[in-house]
Amino acid sequence: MTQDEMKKAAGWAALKYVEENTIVGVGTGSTVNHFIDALGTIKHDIKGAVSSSEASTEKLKSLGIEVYDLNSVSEIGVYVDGADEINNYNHMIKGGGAALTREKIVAAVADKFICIVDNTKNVDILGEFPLPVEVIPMARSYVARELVKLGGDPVYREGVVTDNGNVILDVHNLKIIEPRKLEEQINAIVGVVTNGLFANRGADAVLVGTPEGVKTL
Ligand SMILES: O=C(CO)[C@H](O)[C@H](O)COP(=O)(O)O
Repeated sequence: MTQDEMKKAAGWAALKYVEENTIVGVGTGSTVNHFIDALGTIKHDIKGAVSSSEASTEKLKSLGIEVYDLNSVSEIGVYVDGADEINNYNHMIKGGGAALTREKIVAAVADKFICIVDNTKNVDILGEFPLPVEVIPMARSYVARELVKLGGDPVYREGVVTDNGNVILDVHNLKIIEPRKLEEQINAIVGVVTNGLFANRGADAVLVGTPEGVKTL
């Protein structure tokens, strides 16, 4: 079974969490793209979606799914998104696709966060995947120096501008023993918009695509 087939299986399995006549929160990435395809098959049973990126918005609209502005929505039952790494406590590193800030906002509004991954994403300790940090452009060098003080090696993701007009620093060589604490410490650096640790708001359920089928954690 290929990695993409495992992503697809996880994406389609998330449909069972979607309730009729609700607005669904939709993440970003190749696993979520499979979920959006699945959502398209039940588009007449849902009200629509709130999206976490321009890329997901475009795909949702192309399938005829109505996309709402988050400011016009007070309730999202379920938010479905992928991850770059997930540990045994359902803490995640996200932002490989640079959509971390909008993802975190939509996740904060949602009642439930369903994480969909293939089995290469499960780890014991977060940090092998470089931690993305979205930064206001003028603060890039300052934030990078502060991230070095926290033990990381930040690398500017050249050529990438987020949907919010900011830049990304990918922080290498972190061994994240206390994800909740590090999430707060990085957020406290002036100039940081968001970091890709989703620990204080982790996933409520994880669907893992494996060669033996989809496992729910
Ligand atoms: O956080 C993300 C985007 O910002 C994605 O969820 C993460 O990068 C996983 O992507 P994929 O499903 O393509 O492996």
